Amino acid sequence: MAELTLRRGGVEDSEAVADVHLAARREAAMPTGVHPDDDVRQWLRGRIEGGDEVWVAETGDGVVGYARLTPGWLDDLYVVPGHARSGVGSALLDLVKHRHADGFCLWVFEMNAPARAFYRRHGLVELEHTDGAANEERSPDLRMAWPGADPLAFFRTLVDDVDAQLADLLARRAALTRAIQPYKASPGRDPEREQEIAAAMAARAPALGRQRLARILHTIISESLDAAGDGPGG
Ligand SMILES: O=C(O)C(=O)C[C@]1(C(=O)O)C=C[C@@H](O)C=C1
Repeated sequence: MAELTLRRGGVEDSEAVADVHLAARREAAMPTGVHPDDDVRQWLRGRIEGGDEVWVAETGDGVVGYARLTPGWLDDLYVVPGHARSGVGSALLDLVKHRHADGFCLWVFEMNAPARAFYRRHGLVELEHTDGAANEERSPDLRMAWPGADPLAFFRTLVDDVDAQLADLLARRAALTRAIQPYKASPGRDPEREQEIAAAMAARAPALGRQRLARILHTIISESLDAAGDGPGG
């Protein structure tokens, strides 16, 4: 490999960074971008101006790769096709691990098998998959994580984040279970309705499966009805 230099990138690099981004995305196993190239250039420039941390990889050919970081995240890691599989991506990723020593997450498209294999080879683990409804390309993706120097502490912070959301959802759901009861002709459980709900949940969370979700739902409803009767307890 020709000599490779990694250095901090600035706004003056934004055109070169955008060139790398657009060239790499055209060749990668990724869905077609949904924004015109000029919009991508302007957006990247804005991100760099706004303080995202950018590192560029340079050879005699100029900027051939870059990484863009935000707190806790690796947002972009792209290498131009002509320099793929030559160590540029690995060098950038090693630098990112150094900058995010406590661990970080990233999103990768499910279809991007080469990128997933690259990250797995470098010690990242695959977390949740999504159906892509939340990304602009509407393409299934997944979160990957590098758990850093203290993996237990890192994963516990992710667990705490999700549990905070889960607690809010459980409170919302329990309030609905309570609110609906006076409107029922015959009070009590409705197994058919619970099966319908479990099936709908399984369509969103296939990794858990309908039967397991039915058991989880059963417990949630039991505890919600209990809380509606007794107020907070447990
Ligand atoms: O839909 C109902 O009939 C409800 O009482 C609500 C609810 C729920 O919380 O979703 C609770 C108990 C029933 O077994 C089924 C569903």
